[in-house]
Amino acid sequence: MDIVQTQDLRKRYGKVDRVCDLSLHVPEKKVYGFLGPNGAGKTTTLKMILGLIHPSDGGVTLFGQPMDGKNRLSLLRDVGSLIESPSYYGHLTGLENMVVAARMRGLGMAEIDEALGAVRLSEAKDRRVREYSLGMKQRLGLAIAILGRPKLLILDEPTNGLDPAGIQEIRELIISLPIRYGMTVLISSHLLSEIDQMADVVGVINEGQLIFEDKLSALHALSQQALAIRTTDNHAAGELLTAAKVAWQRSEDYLLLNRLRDDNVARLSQILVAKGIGLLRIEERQSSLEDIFLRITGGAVSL
Ligand SMILES: Nc1ncnc2c1ncn2[C@@H]1O[C@H](COP(=O)(O)OP(=O)(O)OP(=O)(O)O)[C@@H](O)[C@H]1O
Repeated sequence: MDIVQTQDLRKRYGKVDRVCDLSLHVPEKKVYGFLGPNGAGKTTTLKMILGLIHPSDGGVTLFGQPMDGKNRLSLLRDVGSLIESPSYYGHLTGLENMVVAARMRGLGMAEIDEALGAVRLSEAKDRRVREYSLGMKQRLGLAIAILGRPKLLILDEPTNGLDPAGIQEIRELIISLPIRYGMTVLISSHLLSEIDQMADVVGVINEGQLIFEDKLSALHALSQQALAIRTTDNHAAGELLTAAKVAWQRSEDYLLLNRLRDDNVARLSQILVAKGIGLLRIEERQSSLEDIFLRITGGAVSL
């Protein structure tokens, strides 16, 4: 079952659709990476899923139930979230902050201890939060979000501003959540490398539109695209390809073609040899994930 589904979700600010016909499918007990450049509409989408802002059109289904004004609060009881920077009381300790959050949800010390342990803040729990490092504050935000093991966790760029060690810690925690607690995690990021290391499923948003949604492996599979050939006469080979209506481009000593079926590769080599052009190398080129991302977003992305 999909834990989150959106149906043609739309958000219009002024005259512009910032989120447009967006239909997401977040499968159960997976990490869903919601990837897109700054300003693509990630936060706006997550806020609509959390009922924090109203969609201009379309709807949100959580745990198989269409969310409406009546069931919103009961559905959101099973959702933990961290959107933008975590809110906390600096003059209180980590533990006291957790107690405040736990009380609001009717939870007790057992849940608090579990969440603090999961983010490795047990030892620092009696220190005032204003003395915490940024990474510790972020982990406290996460501890509050996972209090009581919600079925769904929604995180908006949770590693923003953290140092590499802090990023690694958060990443390991997120990956462990579906296995450890059976949680489903929906996490946004503008960093391809980050999503690549965490997600099972990826949704790519660009200018408010979902332009890709599939398993991470499917995104990788897109990468076996190019065939590189090197011949004794690349110039003549290029002309032959153009005449045969095969698209190609030059890359140093190679001609790059889209991936061809085996029988077409065989035919291509015959044509070249028949014209006296020797085939020196034929290689399958794996374009990097960055290349793919640039291609599907039309280049408008920070990596
Ligand atoms: N309340 C608002 N009023 C008007 N425009 C808004 C509002 N909130 C967001 N926007 C615009 O909607 C677009 C999408 O913003 P959003 O914050 O969802 O993007 P994002 O993908 O989360 O990017 P970032 O990573 O930079 O936060 C942006 O152009 C933003 O300026």
